[in-house]
Amino acid sequence: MFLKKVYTLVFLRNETQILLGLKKRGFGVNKWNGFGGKVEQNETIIDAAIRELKEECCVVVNKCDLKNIGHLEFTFEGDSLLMDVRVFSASNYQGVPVETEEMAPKWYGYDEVPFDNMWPDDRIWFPYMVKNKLFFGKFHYKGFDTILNYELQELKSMETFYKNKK
Ligand SMILES: COc1nc(N)nc2c1ncn2[C@H]1C[C@H](O)[C@@H](COP(=O)(O)OP(=O)(O)OP(=O)(O)O)O1
Repeated sequence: MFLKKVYTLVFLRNETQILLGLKKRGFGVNKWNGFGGKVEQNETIIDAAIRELKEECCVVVNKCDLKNIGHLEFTFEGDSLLMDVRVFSASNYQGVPVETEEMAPKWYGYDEVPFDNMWPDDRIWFPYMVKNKLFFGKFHYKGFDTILNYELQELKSMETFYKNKK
């Protein structure tokens, strides 16, 4: 039996580049990732995605510009937590990404994404995001470096996925 917690993960992208942030503290410290965190009580998932992006790199995005592109689930051997991560992409936003106490942002070309300094699962599902495919992935880790097993599938629609999800 897992204890599920919902998280957001937002990627700002354009045709040639993706914005990553180097996590400066907490979970995933020293790894490059998108911007996001826990959804708080009485907060919608979209509102959490907008809040975390602003807190972590000072960029403001409108609800209508955030596209839900994937759903990821992470579990860790010997831990009852299930991280339910809603992945979003946006190409319209206001402001210039700046470094905060939590993240140091940097634009990367799609062929220079620093997978060696990212979560190991990213190497597996990033190609779906880059090709604009919707995806669902489940990854079970031993520690933070080893994926013991995973499933990954392309989705036709996020709405249908959530409608059918138990
Ligand atoms: C395990 O594999 C993961 N891969 C990827 N790509 N991203 C992950 C993985 N596990 C978690 N994440 C993402 C999900 C969230 O965006 C962050 C974690 O959020 P965090 O714990 O930093 O949440 P906050 O609410 O910001 O936490 P604090 O306020 O307590 O710092 O990583």
